[in-house]
Amino acid sequence: MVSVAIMGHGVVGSGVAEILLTHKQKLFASIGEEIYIKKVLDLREFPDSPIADRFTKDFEEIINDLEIRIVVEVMGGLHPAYEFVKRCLKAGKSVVTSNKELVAAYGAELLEIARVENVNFLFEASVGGGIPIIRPMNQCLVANIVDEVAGILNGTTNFILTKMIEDGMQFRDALRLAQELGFAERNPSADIEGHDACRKICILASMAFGKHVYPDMVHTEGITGITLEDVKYAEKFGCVIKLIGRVKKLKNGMIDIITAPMLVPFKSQLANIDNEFNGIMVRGDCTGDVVFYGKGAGKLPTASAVVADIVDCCTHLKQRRFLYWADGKGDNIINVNESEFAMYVRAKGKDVAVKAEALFGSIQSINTPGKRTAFTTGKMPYGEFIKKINKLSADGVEILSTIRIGDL
Ligand SMILES: NC(=O)C1=CN([C@@H]2O[C@H](COP(=O)(O)OP(=O)(O)OC[C@H]3O[C@@H](n4cnc5c(N)ncnc54)[C@H](OP(=O)(O)O)[C@@H]3O)[C@@H](O)[C@H]2O)C=CC1
Ligand SMILES: N[C@@H](CC=O)C(=O)O
Repeated sequence: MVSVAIMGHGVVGSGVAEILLTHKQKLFASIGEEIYIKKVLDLREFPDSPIADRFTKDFEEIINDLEIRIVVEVMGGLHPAYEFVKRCLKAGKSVVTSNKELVAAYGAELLEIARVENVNFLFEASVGGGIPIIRPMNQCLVANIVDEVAGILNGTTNFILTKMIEDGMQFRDALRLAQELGFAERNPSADIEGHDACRKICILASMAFGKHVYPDMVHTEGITGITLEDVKYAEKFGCVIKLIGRVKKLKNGMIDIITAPMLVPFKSQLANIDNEFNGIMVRGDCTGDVVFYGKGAGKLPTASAVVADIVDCCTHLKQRRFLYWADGKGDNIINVNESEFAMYVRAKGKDVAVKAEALFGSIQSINTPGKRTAFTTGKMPYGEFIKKINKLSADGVEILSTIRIGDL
């Protein structure tokens, strides 16, 4: 029997307990031992739970219990999650977490502690919810040098954009529904401002390129500025708008990393990924493109990934799984102004297309009612685009929105 503790009994934590209880026989058959939930830490009472007698509000009961070999952190947030996880690893307990904020902020440090203590620190559920991505990248694709990782990494924003596009739903109503369904973060601004997707691309970039990428090193934009008008024009340009996290290796060895809404061409594999589903493309030098698709948020999909990590820990109690990256200073990341993109612009004024063509060269434009014009430019460094768009604005054109076009 392997005793585990679960810290947090919210959306994900209750799903983990449910799977461990309802799939007990199946899991026993796969590892030859029972996974026993010895303690559940939460601030609230759960009198109706079948394991109500195992709840505690005191972390010391978990850390001091020598029978507990694996601790699952599904509380979320940085504190006290960081302190609890660090203490668990230092006490020789393996830790499984779904907390991407924690991994993106302290991953290098916690992986180093796990290495020193010869225990496991696993976080499959931290990216892509129920989609296997950490283990496949770390194991199945290990023979590859990764050239690029790009994807729809946030279920809540993808759900909101889908509801806006397909049902004409207002942004706020779609967000409320995502919250009710358990997809959103406790503070949903992490979803809609792009921070959650940024944390996830940071984790994938750290793993792919071997040096920790911290979220504050990455240019991040969310979806709050996206309007139904942009959605309609994007469609006319043969694209759909998605929040994308992307990291690319450049020829000089530097990486180009960003989180931002992008126009995604209909022909891209990421264009038809809707609702809370995520899609992640990993481009390896041997495999070419490999695409992972599935539910990126929600109770049971996320808990499924957590339980897979628990099983991995159970079968490697005396052996560390090789998952590691070094700390990073951001000196391998290019400035956002050097990053090259074709751009979509929606603007208002007289002779917008003529003025834009004079600045940007060949453009594709669509005239819309009320002296509004939408146009797309060719690829250029973002800094150059900003200079030109400022000139267009100085020439009496009101810039209503600008969105990158992803070559995805
Ligand atoms: N929901 C999802 O689809 C996904 C979530 N994640 C991540 O998983 C983690 C958990 O998410 P989720 O389950 O949705 O969050 P919830 O807010 O639903 O659950 C968190 C639970 O932890 C409890 N908790 C928080 N702080 C403490 C503490 N100091 N001591 C004891 N209990 C505490 C909360 O109690 P109380 O409510 O009383 O504060 C709550 O019951 C987050 O990091 C999230 O980003 C990852 C992938 C998908
Ligand atoms: N809030 C997150 C939950 C999963 O990571 C999301 O919407 O993707």
